[in-house]
Amino acid sequence: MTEGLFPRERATVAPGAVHVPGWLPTGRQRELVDACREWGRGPVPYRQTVLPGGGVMSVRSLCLGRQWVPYRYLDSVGVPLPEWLVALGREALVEAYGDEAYEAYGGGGFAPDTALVNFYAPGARMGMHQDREERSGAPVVSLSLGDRCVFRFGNEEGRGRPYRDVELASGDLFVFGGPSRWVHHGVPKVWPGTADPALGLTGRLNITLRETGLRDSP
Ligand SMILES: O=C(O)CCC(=O)C(=O)O
Ligand SMILES: [Fe+2]
Repeated sequence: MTEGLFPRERATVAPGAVHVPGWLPTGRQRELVDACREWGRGPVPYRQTVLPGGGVMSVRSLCLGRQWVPYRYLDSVGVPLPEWLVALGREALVEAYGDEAYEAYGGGGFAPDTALVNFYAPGARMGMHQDREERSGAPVVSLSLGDRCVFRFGNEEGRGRPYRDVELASGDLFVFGGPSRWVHHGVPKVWPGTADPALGLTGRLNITLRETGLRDSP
């Protein structure tokens, strides 16, 4: 009801964790949605990940660049990570951290070699977890498209409180690095039908760019 009435403001959610609402202009969002669709037509489709305990994740995911499986990276590339997406990731870090903190948080030579693309159909969510298969301490860059969601940003110690809930909407940038790099986070709720119909996306997409720090090139 209140959407659009109050400007959503840029916020440092925790040291090294920055939320920039509406960072991607509409045209750029559309291009990204188109790209996500195109990647899904490629050799590796979006799939629900089966966890070692037998659980099945409700999101459908795809990897660009080095491939992630729970809970490690393989020495293989499914679909290459496009250079334009790497460049967008670098722009995102400059936007989030500015000049000062940029290098301090490992942004100086940000060289992501993988991107996880997650698709949330209605009802999908993601439990609290750490992005911890990377050996690099470089920040994680997250871009959201489509439906709004609750992004829960917690603490390093465990999956529970304290945490902060942040609403992520289409075009939002969220970066977590430095002291926030190993914080547990998750998506407990996506609000169905909240995407701008002009975007042509039913559901929510999230792209995270990461530097694995694994040296042997796949
Ligand atoms: O969908 C999101 O906003 C978060 C995704 C995430 O945490 C992940 O892919 O590891
Ligand atoms: Fe994550």
